[in-house]
Amino acid sequence: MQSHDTVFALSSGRPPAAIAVVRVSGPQTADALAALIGRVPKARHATLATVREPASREAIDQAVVLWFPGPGSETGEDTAEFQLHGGRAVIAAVLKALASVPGCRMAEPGEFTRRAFHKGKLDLTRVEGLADLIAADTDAQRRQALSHLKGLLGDRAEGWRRRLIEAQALVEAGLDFSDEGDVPAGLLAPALAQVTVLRDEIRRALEDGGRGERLRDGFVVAIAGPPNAGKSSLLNRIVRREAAIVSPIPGTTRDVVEVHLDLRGQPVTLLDTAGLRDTDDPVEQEGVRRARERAGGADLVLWVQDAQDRTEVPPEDIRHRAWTVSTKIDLAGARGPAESRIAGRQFFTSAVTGDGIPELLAALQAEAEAQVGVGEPALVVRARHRVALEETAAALDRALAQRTGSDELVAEDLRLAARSLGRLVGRVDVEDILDVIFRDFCIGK
Ligand SMILES: Nc1nc2c(ncn2[C@@H]2O[C@H](COP(=O)(O)OP(=O)(O)OP(=O)(O)O)[C@@H](O)[C@H]2O)c(=O)[nH]1
Ligand SMILES: [K+]
Ligand SMILES: [Mg+2]
Repeated sequence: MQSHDTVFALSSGRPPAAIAVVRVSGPQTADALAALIGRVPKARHATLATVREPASREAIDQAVVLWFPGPGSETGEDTAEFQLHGGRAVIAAVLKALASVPGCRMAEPGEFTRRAFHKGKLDLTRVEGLADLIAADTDAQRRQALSHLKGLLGDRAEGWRRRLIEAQALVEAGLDFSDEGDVPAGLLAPALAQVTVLRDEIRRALEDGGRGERLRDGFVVAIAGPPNAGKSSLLNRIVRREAAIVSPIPGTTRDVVEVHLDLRGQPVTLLDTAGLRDTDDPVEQEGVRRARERAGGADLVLWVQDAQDRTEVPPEDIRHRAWTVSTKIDLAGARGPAESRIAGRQFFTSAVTGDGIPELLAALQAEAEAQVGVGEPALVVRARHRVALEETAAALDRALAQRTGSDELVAEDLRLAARSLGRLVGRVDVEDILDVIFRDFCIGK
């Protein structure tokens, strides 16, 4: 990927649509404007123009065109935006016209953002925030993503890194002045005091119960239980469509059926699974294996049982995360007493009448809020963040434990800690991380 190229792409959604946005970024952007509309319009003003095929001068479309000269643009390079009529033929003709301009080519997925990163417009955590903002399904996810795009973690990590480098400078200055490799206590003590405060702040940020990652991924609820208990019927009733096959035959569900819910802003992934039982059917066995695996990894399990036959208890490994849902209460008549062998909450539902479903959904929303958290957005929202901050804190722990040992080792651990923070914001070791992050970007972003 050569950044002296000029790149272009359709940045808006699938055509046909009322409007399509084609973006251009790179040093030949002004040439491209001249070739397609015969001039470079006034910077940052919407200009109505006829877009023409450069060779034949045939009109392709009437468009609103914007010119953003670098470095004050989104990518930091010269950029332009064509707001076209969103037909497939219009878009194809404009992309073809741009490709005919020397030095211009189609952008790779995420290339605009990648250029913004290389020009220092966004640190890595902001790039991730942008990706999450585009992927956000619910309000709570959108808020978290936007706070990261605005630098919630990036700015904090930069601040930590700056303070760490100051402490490191104090220790290294002391090393330079001492003959025997020992820093005078007058320099070391304030440096280590700073490091202690820093280490505690980072540890506090890590002690968030994983709520940022959980919000990003969605709160996962698995429906599990004996065959024919009414698991798939419950799922269908909740999502108000026939997402899973229901039948009177036990062992109907084999594959895990996954649906996404937005419970007042809380993203919840609901999984329907195969009924748990011993079976000789190899396909059903695989279904049961998958059911156990997904229930084992879920944040919460709805243990579903027929209200008339409440004998099965959840397997040991999920019992502490299970709520019981007794189904088919339209058949069962009077509700039985709460099952005392199973800890946790109890619900009584009917997939036929819908009784008990609103109560169950309200409780799920409250639980998702409790486990994901509403208030303050989390600093740590990806495994990558957690790893980098844990490495930083561990290096600081080592530096502090060196107190009585060699000051050169203290300096080295501080350097390693600063490096982990540098990796978090994308200042060091960046290329391998970039490929992973941009793999998930769409073309035109
Ligand atoms: N009357 C009544 N019947 C129900 C209710 N829920 C499920 N059923 C019936 O119970 C049978 C089994 O329902 P399913 O939803 O397939 O049960 P399941 O737990 O998904 O079954 P497997 O996937 O085979 O483990 C079907 O005949 C459903 O129509 C309910 O609330 N009331
Ligand atoms: K069934
Ligand atoms: Mg089923």
